[in-house]
Amino acid sequence: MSAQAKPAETAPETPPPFKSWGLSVRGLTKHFGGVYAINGVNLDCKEGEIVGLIGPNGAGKTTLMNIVSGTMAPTSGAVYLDGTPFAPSSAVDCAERGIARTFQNIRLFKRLSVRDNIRVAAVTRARVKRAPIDEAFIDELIGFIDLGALAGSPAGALPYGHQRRVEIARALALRPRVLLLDEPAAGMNEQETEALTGTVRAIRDRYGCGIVVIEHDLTFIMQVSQRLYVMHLGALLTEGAPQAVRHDPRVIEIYLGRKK
Ligand SMILES: Nc1ncnc2c1ncn2[C@@H]1O[C@H](COP(=O)(O)OP(=O)(O)OP(=O)(O)O)[C@@H](O)[C@H]1O
Repeated sequence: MSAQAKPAETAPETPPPFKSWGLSVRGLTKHFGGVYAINGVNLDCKEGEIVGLIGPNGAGKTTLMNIVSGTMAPTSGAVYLDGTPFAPSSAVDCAERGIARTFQNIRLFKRLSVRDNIRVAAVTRARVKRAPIDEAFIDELIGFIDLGALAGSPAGALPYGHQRRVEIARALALRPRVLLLDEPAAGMNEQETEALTGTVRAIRDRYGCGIVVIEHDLTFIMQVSQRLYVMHLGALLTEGAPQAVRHDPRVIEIYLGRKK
């Protein structure tokens, strides 16, 4: 575990959240006792945008995602949807507002079938929207992740890469406006990771959501992201087009551990 940045003496400048459709966080800070897991972070993800979030271990990426997805409250700062602040208080609250996520360590119901795993989220969506369960959309998602032949199989019996796809489909069953993917390529082989790039783009194109991806696999994140944020010791180090970020000497030094 690395030492964390101390809070800034003067609060970092926090530009207002954009007013168009999408997610913004402004001045987001979380400390655990003396440890600043994140400190004054700003981030935007607009409709149809794929945004990458990278940084060394302990940079604060998952803490940020935990706050946005309602599993952790911030110490200070705010989360906005369409420019309006909201305090994500639970996963169901987030689902209602259109935020869904996957987890670093896959959290499927291993004994339930692929279809039932996705259906669980479809049921949540139906409850919060007081609408019927969209069985046709469940079928569409099973087709989208190309697991039609395995729809009745227990999720826990599937290869790892397949399980990741089921988890993504389960998140999509909430019909999110913003999808948060926490290390979706972790544990995948090269072929699966390559396919995942196509899947993430296809999600954006087909379902129109904004997507925030945390990932340590640099090749994957450079390929898939339209914009990239880099965190280090709880703070935002830089943000920009992947190619520009890749050649930023500060990023090379802190993230890749060497100077150019
Ligand atoms: N519940 C907690 N209690 C105390 N410290 C925590 C807690 N959660 C996170 N931290 C600390 O906050 C910092 C940021 O952790 P976080 O998991 O957000 O980083 P990360 O960038 O996601 O790392 P990784 O890439 O290893 O997943 C770390 O120093 C971590 O030890």
